[in-house]
Amino acid sequence: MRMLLIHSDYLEYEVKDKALKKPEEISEEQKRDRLDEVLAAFISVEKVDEQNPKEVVEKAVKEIEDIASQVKTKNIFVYPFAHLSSELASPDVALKILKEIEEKLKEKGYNVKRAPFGYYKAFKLSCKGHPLAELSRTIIPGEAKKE
Ligand SMILES: Nc1ncnc2c1ncn2[C@@H]1O[C@H](CO)[C@@H](NC(=O)[C@@H](N)CO)[C@H]1O
Repeated sequence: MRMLLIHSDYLEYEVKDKALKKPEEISEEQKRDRLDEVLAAFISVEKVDEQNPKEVVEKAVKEIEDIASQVKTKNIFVYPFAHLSSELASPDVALKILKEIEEKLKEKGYNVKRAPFGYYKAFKLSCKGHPLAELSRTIIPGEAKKE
């Protein structure tokens, strides 16, 4: 899994077209959304993550929590982003993992939004620009076999 984490004044998106034949079903209100004072987590779920989704979810949540506490925000935007890797997991596995990251963070008391999966989206982001505002993380399941 590859994550790009941007601490932002806000992130807002608007769904445009379908980017998959069968994107996630969304309600009218999910077609656009916004979160202020947010840690935006742009996430590419990778093929290797399919070997141990549970462990990847746990590691991703831990990394996000760690950075959120450093930048002092409880607002997290989980943003599906297929542009951080050339070895992407299947959409089904990716969506499942992203939903689990969202759920785990909510269980831990974070205010979490997740951008819709399988769409092209316009988005605006205002990076805060401090030394910890732009971070990336690579997460590999422990016993993953390097191909
Ligand atoms: N392995 C994966 N990890 C994360 N997201 C993934 C994915 N496979 C599919 N998606 C989602 O489907 C859209 C088309 O690839 C993706 N859309 C995007 O990445 C938008 N920024 C538009 O390009 C994304 O919603």
